[in-house]
This record gives sequence, C-alpha cells and structure tokens, in this order.
Amino acid sequence: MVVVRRRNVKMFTFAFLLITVTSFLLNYTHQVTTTTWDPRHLIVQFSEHVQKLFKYPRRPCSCRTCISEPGHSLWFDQRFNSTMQPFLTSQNALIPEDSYRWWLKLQGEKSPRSLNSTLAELFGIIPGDGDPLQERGSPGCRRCAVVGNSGNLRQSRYGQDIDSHDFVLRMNRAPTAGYESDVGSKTTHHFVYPESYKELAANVSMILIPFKTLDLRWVVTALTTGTINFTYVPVPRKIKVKKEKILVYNPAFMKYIYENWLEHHGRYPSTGLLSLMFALHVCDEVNVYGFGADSKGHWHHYWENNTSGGAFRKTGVHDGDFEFNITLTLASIEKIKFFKGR
Ligand SMILES: CC(=O)N[C@H]1[C@H]([C@H](O)[C@H](O)CO)O[C@](OP(=O)(O)OC[C@H]2O[C@@H](n3ccc(N)nc3=O)[C@H](O)[C@@H]2O)(C(=O)O)C[C@@H]1O
Ligand SMILES: CC(=O)N[C@@H]1[C@@H](O[C@@H]2O[C@H](CO)[C@H](O)[C@H](O)[C@H]2O)[C@@H](O)[C@@H](CO)O[C@H]1O
Repeated sequence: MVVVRRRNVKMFTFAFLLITVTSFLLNYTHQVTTTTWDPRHLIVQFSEHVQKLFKYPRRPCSCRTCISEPGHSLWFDQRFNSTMQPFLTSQNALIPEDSYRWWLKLQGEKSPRSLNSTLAELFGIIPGDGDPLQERGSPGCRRCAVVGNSGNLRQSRYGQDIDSHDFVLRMNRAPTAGYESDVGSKTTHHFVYPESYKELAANVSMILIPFKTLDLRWVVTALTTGTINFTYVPVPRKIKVKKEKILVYNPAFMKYIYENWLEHHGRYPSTGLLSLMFALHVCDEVNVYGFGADSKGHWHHYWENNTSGGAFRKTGVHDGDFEFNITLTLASIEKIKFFKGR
C-alpha cells in the first residue's frame, strides 16, 4: 500500500515538473509551436529551449504590461523573436552567412573589403562592449520614446512628455535646439549612418546603422586618419563622438526585421522602423512620436518649412505605407502607444 502511494506521488511529481518546465520554456521563447509528439523532435526542441534560456535570460520587467510578454497577440508573437541581438559587439561580431549575403546587396557594394578584418579593426578602436540599455538582469520598467522626424511634431507640444522617458531615441539629422517644446531636449541614443551623421552631445550614444562595409570602415577612419569623405554622397571626414559612445547595429537584426516584420516589402527597412524594432526588443514600454504624415497629408521633416518635401515617401528604398501600417498595428494591439501629432 505504502509502496503504491509512494509510486503515485513520484509519478505525480514527475508529471507536474514536466508540464511546468515545458510550458515555461515554450512560453519563454515566444514561439508559436505546433504540437508534435515525435520524441526526437521533442528532445531537439527541449534542448534548444534550454540553450536559449541560459543564453538569453529574460530581464525582469515591472511595468503594468511588458512588450515582450507573449500571449496577447498572435500577429505579434509570430513576428517577435526575443533572441535576436540588435547590436554587434566585440564579443559577438559574427554575422551568419545568409544575413551577410543579404546585407551585401542592400547598397550593391562593388568589391567590399573583408568583413572580418573590418570588424576586427573597428572593435580594436571602439570597445563595443554592449549598452547599459541592454543590461539584462536590471529590474524596473524601461520607458522609451522613439522620435521619428515627421512634420506632424510641429505644434504638437509633446516635448515634456518625450523628455519624461528613461530613454529617448532619435535619428539622422533630427535637431532639438529650437524645437524643444514639440520634440523635447533629451536624447539618450541617436541612430545614424555616415550619410546622415550629425554631431551629438557628449552624453548621447551613437548607434551606427551600417548598410555596407564602407560604413564600418568610415567609423574607423572618421576616428583616426580621416581618409573617407565620400560614399554615395559626401560624408564627414572626422567625427567628435567618443569611442566609448559608439554602438553598432547588427545586420542580422536588420534582416530579421525585413523578413519577419516587413515581409520583404521595400528594399530594406527605414531608420524609423529599425529604431522602433530596436526599442521593442530592449525596452519594456515604447511610445512613438514623429511617424507618418501630418494632418494635411504632408511627409516633410519637422524642421523643414517646405511641406511638399515628402522625402520619406518618395524614396524608392522603403515601403513607407507598409511600414506605417506595422506601426499602427502595434498600436492597435497595445504593444506601443502612437502619438499622431498635428
Ligand atoms: C531623400 C532621402 O533619402 N530621404 C531619406 C532620409 C535621409 O537619408 C536622411 O534624412 C538624411 O539625413 O532618411 C530616412 O528617414 P528620415 O531621416 O527622413 O526620417 C527618419 C524616420 O522618421 C520617420 N518619418 C519621417 C518623416 C515623415 N514625414 N514621416 C515619418 O514617418 C520614418 O520612419 C523615417 O525612417 C531614413 O533613414 O529612414 C528615409 C528618407 O527617405
Ligand atoms: C533617395 C534614395 O533612394 N537614395 C538611395 C540611398 O537610400 C538611402 O540610404 C540610406 C542609408 O544609406 C537610408 O536608408 C535612406 O533612408 C535611404 O533613402 C541608398 O540606397 C544609395 C545606395 O547607393 O542609393 C541612393 O540612391
């Protein structure tokens, strides 16, 4: 009798543990899995989940709702992959072959230099040891504002609201001086590529988005010899930003966005979408400003007076409409808050 009862307790404990661990691991990876009872498949899946769990432990989040939480929207869960790494770092400078081949075509670079030696040279100059925004294990609720460059920010009076975030992400040539009441004055991270570079305040992290090998080499020369001054347009020979403040966007993360989120629309993602997706992966709450047209249908920049500029929609590189729909869908499922401006 006692033996039977003990066996029952053991079996119950084993079944309970199996169910708990499996559901925790499946939940953890955010993947939409189809049920299959092939034992080999289950073992492979199980070991992959365990590996991911140890490699990418989930950061505790104390917001009311946290972006990476699965189970709220199938559309989101099917696209969001929390294991994708937004930065290249000195410790993680490997780009998978397929991502590299895709990336090489973005700007049709003729005879590119070796990527490995370029990255080795780059990480010999910049520390490239990650970003405090990314430090896992730090508790709390990371509130991020992503500020695009749309003219709909004019007269919006969003400035104070934007500045109240822990992290404020801006991009390209976006100025704050003179526009503080509408766009705020705080910047923690600024996304640029050589052709859109502007000098940043000393406390701002520069996130380089490389679209070609030359962009990575440009950072090296802009910090040293000053030899590169032209890519497809003139670019600054020298930059003042401190080496410690430079972070490098991961081309494999760009490809993930292009495939999972853009579903191959356009030639490659815009800086706005790259910044928004970056925020979704490193912040707990994301509020989006300065995306889309203004109330009159103009697509100009907030610092431009010529409202018929329309540069963002007119380029043949990005699918502005599809990108904007992603933003609206994210807002409709309450993963982000979208501030439409004026
Ligand atoms: C002529 C041209 O090439 N314009 C491109 C410019 C240009 O290269 C830089 O401004 C140079 O400093 O860069 C882009 O973008 P741009 O610098 O215009 O804007 C950054 C991001 O803000 C969002 N945006 C902008 C204006 C607007 N009316 N609505 C918006 O939603 C978009 O998400 C956009 O990505 C870029 O890098 O993506 C995309 C633009 O197409
Ligand atoms: C207006 C246009 O199509 N310019 C392209 C240029 O695209 C721009 O690239 C930027 C990154 O370098 C950024 O993505 C911006 O949003 C794009 O408009 C490049 O593709 C360039 C490559 O040689 O060709 C220009 O004609």
